[in-house]
This record gives sequence, structure tokens and C-alpha cells, in this order.
Amino acid sequence: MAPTINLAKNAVHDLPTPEPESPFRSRKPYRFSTLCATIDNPDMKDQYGSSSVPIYQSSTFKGVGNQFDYSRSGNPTRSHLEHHIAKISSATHAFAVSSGMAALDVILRLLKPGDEVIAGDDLYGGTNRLLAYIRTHVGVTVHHVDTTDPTSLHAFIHPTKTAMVLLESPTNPLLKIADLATISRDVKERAPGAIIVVDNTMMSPYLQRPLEHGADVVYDSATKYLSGHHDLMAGVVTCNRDDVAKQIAFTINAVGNALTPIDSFLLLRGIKTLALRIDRQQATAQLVAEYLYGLGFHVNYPGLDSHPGRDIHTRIADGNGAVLSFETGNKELSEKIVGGTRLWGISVSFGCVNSLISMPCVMSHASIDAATRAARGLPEDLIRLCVGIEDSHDLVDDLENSLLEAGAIELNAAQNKYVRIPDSNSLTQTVHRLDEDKSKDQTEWFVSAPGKVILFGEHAVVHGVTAIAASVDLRCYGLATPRKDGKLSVHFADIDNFYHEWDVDSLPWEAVTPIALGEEPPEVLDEKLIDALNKGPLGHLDDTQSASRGAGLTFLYLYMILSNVRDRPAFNFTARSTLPVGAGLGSSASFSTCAATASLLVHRRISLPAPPAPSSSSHIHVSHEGRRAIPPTIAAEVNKWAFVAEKILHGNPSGVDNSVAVYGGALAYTRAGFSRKSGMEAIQGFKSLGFLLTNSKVPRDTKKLVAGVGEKKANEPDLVNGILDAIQGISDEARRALADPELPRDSLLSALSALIKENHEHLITLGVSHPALETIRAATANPYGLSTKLTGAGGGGCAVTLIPDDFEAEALQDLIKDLIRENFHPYLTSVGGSGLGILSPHAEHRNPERDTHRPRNDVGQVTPPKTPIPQGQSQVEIVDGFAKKASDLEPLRPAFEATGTTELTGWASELGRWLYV
Ligand SMILES: Nc1ncnc2c1ncn2[C@@H]1O[C@H](COP(=O)(O)OP(=O)(O)OP(=O)(O)O)[C@@H](O)[C@H]1O
Ligand SMILES: C[C@@](O)(CCO)CC(=O)[O-]
Repeated sequence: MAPTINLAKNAVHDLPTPEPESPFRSRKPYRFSTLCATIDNPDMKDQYGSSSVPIYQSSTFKGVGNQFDYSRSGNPTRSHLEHHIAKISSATHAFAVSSGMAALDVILRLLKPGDEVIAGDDLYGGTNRLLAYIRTHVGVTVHHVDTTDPTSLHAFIHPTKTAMVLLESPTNPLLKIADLATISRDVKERAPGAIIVVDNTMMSPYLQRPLEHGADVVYDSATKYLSGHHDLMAGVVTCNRDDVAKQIAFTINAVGNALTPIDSFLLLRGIKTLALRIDRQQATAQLVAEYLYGLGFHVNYPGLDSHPGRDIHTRIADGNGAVLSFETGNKELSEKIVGGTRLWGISVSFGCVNSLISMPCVMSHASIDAATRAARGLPEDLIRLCVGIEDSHDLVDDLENSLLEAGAIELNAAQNKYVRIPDSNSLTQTVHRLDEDKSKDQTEWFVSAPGKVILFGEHAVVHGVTAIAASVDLRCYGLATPRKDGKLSVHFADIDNFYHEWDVDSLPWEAVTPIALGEEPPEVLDEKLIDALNKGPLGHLDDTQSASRGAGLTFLYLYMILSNVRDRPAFNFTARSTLPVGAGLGSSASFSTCAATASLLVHRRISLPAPPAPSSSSHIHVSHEGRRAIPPTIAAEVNKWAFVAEKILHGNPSGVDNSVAVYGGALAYTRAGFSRKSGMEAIQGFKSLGFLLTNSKVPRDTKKLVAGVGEKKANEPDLVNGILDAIQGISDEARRALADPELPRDSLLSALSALIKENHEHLITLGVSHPALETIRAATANPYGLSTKLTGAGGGGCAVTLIPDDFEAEALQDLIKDLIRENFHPYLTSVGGSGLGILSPHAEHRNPERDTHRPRNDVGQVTPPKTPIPQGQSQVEIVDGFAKKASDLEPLRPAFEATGTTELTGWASELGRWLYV
């Protein structure tokens, strides 16, 4: 049904509703399409009675005191347009500017430094870019939240700081629905001064008028539906608040971005057919959405019964619009489909009379970085369709041809209809089923991350010097097992077998400001939350339990800050490590990485991509046996949060430990914020080196040791700065030696040996050695002639000794015996193995034969991941046409907690395929 417009009270602009003909037969207000087509402003009657508004192509106007003087401030053609837009938008004020982004820009200029903005997490890429700009240049904080749940905004609304809430419904390109009416009411109650702004481009005033639902300001990219022909760029802003309108008018005049006379004319002409075009476009969009849904694709369109926001949308809007999106499960397939259409033009933008097809991740939303896209759940394979006015049969035919040619659908002879090809996407469908059924998801996530050995630069790296570090073959394992009783529990098997559980609802939620998806964690920790956790959930721990307090605090902090109000999952997190805890081998960073990954997975802030289809004759898929299966975007997201966890455990970490735990291999790492170029670089040539790690078994506290060096630097700056420069020289020298393929092996080893000695001397001067470490050093030097240094924070913990290639096996055995006699714990290790690992959740990758309860005696030898089972020979049980879900498998938790530490690695590797960074 065509909508009628609501007459805004005190409307400045008259409406062409005729006077009642007689007191007995009143005339109804004109309906929308009539208003659209009738451009009539009684205050600006044309002197010649022209049927079409003339183009006043004039920059200046003669005469003093007349209505117009300069086109930047006002122009008759634009005034006609603005009057018309106000009329169809239920607005008292309307402004026309040079583009949709210009419209947003004049609105954002209402903000001042220190203000906070709450915005959706599925915004147009350009909107994100401008928000990021004002965040960095104006000092405005922007919180991105999932606006599909009005309550998810509550935690971010501040009574005085929240200055603006930026909404869009449906969103572009995921077509998510925000309840504009409820959000507007909630925000007004909690932050009366906040301005509610709605981007209404996807709907246009014909289908949705947010001012009627409590919004203060609405803007449209008029380049889209309002103009309808992709022949101009324009933006419009409407509002009913005189104070806001005054400021917007000031900005437009001051900036000079008002719409030109000729574009105002074209836009007026376009608007006349708005209702007509949209009626046709959305009818075809409904048809296309049903067609794709019928084939078995995951389709986002509020006109489908399956759309989760359909009821809300129907309440606030008069139609479903003409934009929809769908997923194919495979980026390459999507590219083929997009490239194969003829009638659907490959183009950004939408709202034109011609149909368009695009892949948002590579086109309209490419300005949002890949990590943020992933964090906000924007699928890389998403195809957006913007339906035009062409014949619907032709559009469907063209799409069908392209789907067929791309190999996305095939004819099912029995049913005599096209269906999605199951082979290429059955797994994606499974994943979708699991995704759609979020509340019932019972995936048990098993993750692991390695410890590290620092060869050069510990402590100095905290102060901006480059450190060289590599992963060791000892790992922390973390297992997140869903619970059904609303409780969150932790089990730290390595720390006095610590176990504790809390009701999720009893956690101090009032103290947390959750960080929305894609948002950077603040530089400094949230002390309010830390204090609340220490006093509340961890209040029962005494001073002898500082390791459990640290681990518990880290876990709860991440769980709460990464949570979203709607979904606070209950689960148990068990951590177990084959690393010695607190001995300088990065046990805290590997624990932090596991805890961060588990929380991100459980809160669905990261999700693993579907595995690639097996090789076909046209495309070879190289199996890396799980390596490189975790994309860099996910690694970066985990690393960011593992660093936050390290801050809790370490106070002032450099970030080197967590970076090695996430990325594995060997790295040259330089912290940001100092004079040197920051970042990390992979180092080759480490893997072939042999190291002996010796645990002095002297406990120490990294946090105190790091703080101690900081104090020394403050008290004796010349001494410490000199040492820092010298250590930088050592790292540079080591890097050069390792990177030189021509350097003979023995020269490399003797160079590294000398550098190890030199670095250790500096660490002694910094005050972080310990008599036990000096004993280990002496024992390896004499009579064995080996070089040893402390590694990690020192003060006890481990020492690392370089073992040259030609070092006699017998001498090595003697050295090991000597060290054991002195009550040390020596351990031969290789370095440079994989970083973060996640046991594949894909049923195809799980070992269905695994017996989780069988006690294992074989000692922890890493078994290479299994080769995937070829298509068609899957041993995985198929239930209702889908592979058995990971959640249907027996929980790993009992066996994980029962397996001996030496067997842990072997046991874990046999569970199925591990995916690594
Ligand atoms: N397996 C684990 N389970 C629970 N908590 C752990 C585990 N491993 C480490 N932690 C946490 O990390 C703390 C140890 O951190 P610390 O920095 O002192 O040692 P490290 O990381 O081994 O040494 P370095 O930072 O010098 O490499 C523990 O007290 C505990 O809070
Ligand atoms: C002591 C230190 O340099 C290494 C701890 O493993 C601290 C850090 O870099 O975070």
C-alpha cells in the first residue's frame, strides 16, 4: 500500500493538501506518489507559470534585501528542491548538498572534541572512513555496536558524553535491521542531549521516514534512489529541530558544499518518479531474493520470512527496498558470478534504474580494512544486488546464466529445477546452519600457542630496542567447553590445579565498557573493571595465589570486555601447558594467546573461513597441512587482545612474547612509540640452530623485573641508554649474520656465540641476572666452551645455550648430567615452529576414530596433521544431508584434563587437523 505522509507539526513548508471542499466532505491528504510528482511551492510562484522548475544558473543575484544574493547561501532552484524534500520527508527543514558524504560531513560537524558517537557495525565503507577521520583528527570517540539489538547500545550510552547516535536500517550490505523507534526512545531517556541521526539512503523517504520514529536528523545519499538515474551526486539532510537546522545551515554556507542549480534541477526531476521506480524495483527484488533463497543460498533481504529483523522492519518501514545480498561460500565463485552477468552492471552505488551487481568487500567496503571486515562479520564472498527497473524475467535469466556458468547451480533432473551444487558448498551450508543457529551452538574450541625463547634484546625491547625471538616446541593449550547452567568456570591445571566457577550474571557487568567489534582496545587497561574483578569474583584469593589471580583476572577481563549484552555464553576454560610456568619461556604470552583466542571464538568475534574445496582439474589447492589456514586478519585480531592480556599479567610488556606466540617462527620485533621503525619481520635461518634451555627453577616475577629495569632507566639514564644502544647493535648484528646466505656456517655460529655472551653481560648490568643463572653459565662455559645467556625476564627462570653443529653428542650428555646434578632442568629444543593453532571445527577435519578417554602412554611426539579425506569418501556421518556437527562429538574436556603432560602434545595432534597461522 502506498504510504501517506505524516504532517509535521508547525511545518514551515506548506503541503499542497487542498482545503476541504465543504464542511461535510473533507478531502484526504495527498498520498506519497502524488506529493512526489507535484512540485509546488506557493511562496515561490514562477513568473511565467513554467511547469518545470527553471534552472537558476547564476552565482549572484542583484538587489539588496531580496530573497537571494549568492548561490552558496541560497539559490531558487535549490530552494524549490529543499522545499520538496522537506514535504516528502515529514520534515520542517531540508538541505541539499553536493553528495551523501557531504551530508554526513555537515552533520558530523555538530560534534566537538571529547564527544562520543555510537554507530552501527555494518556501515557503508565511506561512512566508516569519515568516522575514522573525525576520531583521529577531532578527538571524538566512536563506538561501533551491533544495532540489531537495541540493548547492545545501553552499555555505551553516557548521559552527557554521548553526543550522537548514527543508525542505518536496513544496513548496507548485510541488510540488518535496527529498531529505530526503540533505539531513539532509549537514547533520549538515557542521554537527552544526544542527536539521533539516520542514514536513510537504502529506503528513501518513500519507504521509511525516520523523523516519524524519533530521529533528529536524517540524511540520504540522493545519488541513489532520490535521483534514480546515476547522473548526479547529491546528498540531502532533513530535520525538525530548529536549533540543529540552524547549525547545519551555518555549516553549509560556511563550507560552501550546497548543491549546484543544475543538479538541483535534475534531482527534482528524479524525485517526481521516486515512488513509481521503487514500486517496480522492490517487486523485482522480492522475486530475485525468493529465487536465490529457493536455490539454497543464504540471502539477506527483509522481504524474506527467514530474515531475523523482518517484524521490526515491517513496523517502521513501508517496503523492503531493492537491495539484497547473498553468500556463495566461496570468494572465487562469487567473483565468477559477478563477472559473468551481462544485464547486471558491475558497479558500486545503488538506487539507479539499472540493475547492479557487486562484491562489497572488494568494492564499496574496501576502505574498511580486512581485519575490521572480518571482525564485523562481513563475508568476503558476499554479492550485493541492486535491482533496477528492467524486466524481472530478463534479470533472473541473466543471473541464472551466470550462476550456471560459474558452476554455482545445476539442473536437478529428478526435480526438473536448478539447485545449488552440493559438492562445492555442502560444507558452507553446514557452517551456515551452525551460524544461523547461534544460540544452540555448542562448539568446543581447542586452541594452542607456543612459548618463546628470546635470543637477543629482552628488557631492552620494552624500551624500543629490537629483540630477536623464536617460538619453542612447548605449548600452552586452552579448551573452551560450553556449559548449559549459566556458569563460567576456569581450570588452571598447572597452577595448583586451580578451579573456580561463577554465575555469568553475577559478574560485575556494571563495571565494564565492552569494546565493540572492530574497535581498537584502549591503550591503557580499564582499572575500574580490574578493581571490580579483584574485589568481586577474585576477592576470595589470598596472597599465595597470585598466579591464579593473574590468570583468572586475565581470563575474566577478556571475557567481559569482549562480550556483547545479548549473548553472554556460559563455558569452562581449561588451560594446560607443556611449558614451565613463570620461567622466562613466555608461558604468560602463550596462555594470553589461548585465552584471547578462546574468548574471541566463543563471542563469535572471529570465525574461521570454510576450508577450500578440494583440488579439481581446473584449480589446484595446495595443502599446507594446516599451516597458513588461519588468515592474517584473525592472527592480527588475536594478537591485539593477547597483548591486552599480557598487559594484565606483565604490566608493561613490549608485545614480543605474544607476537611470537601468535605468529610462530622467528621474529625481529621492535615496539611502536619509540624512535626506531616499529614492526616485526620474520627471520629465516633459525630453525637449523640447536639450543639447550636450562631452567634454574628459581621463581621470579616478570612484572617486577620489567618495572625494576624501568626504574633503573629513570635513575641512571646515561648508563641504561648506553646499554640499550649496545643491545640494539647486537640485535642488528645478529640479524645481518642470519640474513647472509654467504656467511659460512661456523662464522655464523661463532658470531652468534659472541653476541650471546655480550648480551648477557649487559643484562647483568641491568640487574636481571641471578646467581643460579651465573652457575649455569659457568657450567656451560667451562669446560664445554659454550655461550649462555639468560632468556626472558631473568631473575631466575631459564638460560639459553647455543649448541654448535659439531658439538660432540657425548659432551652434550655430560653437560646435561652436570646440570641435572646441580638440580637444574636442562631441555634440548628446536625453535621456529608454528604459532597459534586452532583444532579445526569442521567435521571433515575431526578424527572420528579418536577415543578421548583412552589413557595414553606414547610420549608427546608431534604427529603430522592428517591428509584431508577426498571428497566423496568422507567418513563423517551425514545427518539430514549435513556433516555431523562438531558439537555432536564427545566433549574433549575429560580427556584433556586427564592426559599426562608429556602425552599432551601427541594426544592433541591426533584429535584431527590443526589449523595454524
Ligand atoms: N598454563 C597456565 N595456566 C594458567 N596461567 C598461566 C599459565 N601459564 C602462565 N600463566 C600465567 O602467567 C604467569 C607467568 O607469567 P610470567 O611472565 O611471570 O612468566 P613467563 O611468561 O613464563 O616468563 P617471561 O615473560 O619472562 O617469558 C603465571 O603466574 C600465570 O598467571
Ligand atoms: C623482559 C621482556 O623483555 C621479555 C619477557 O619474556 C618483557 C617484554 O618484552 O615484554
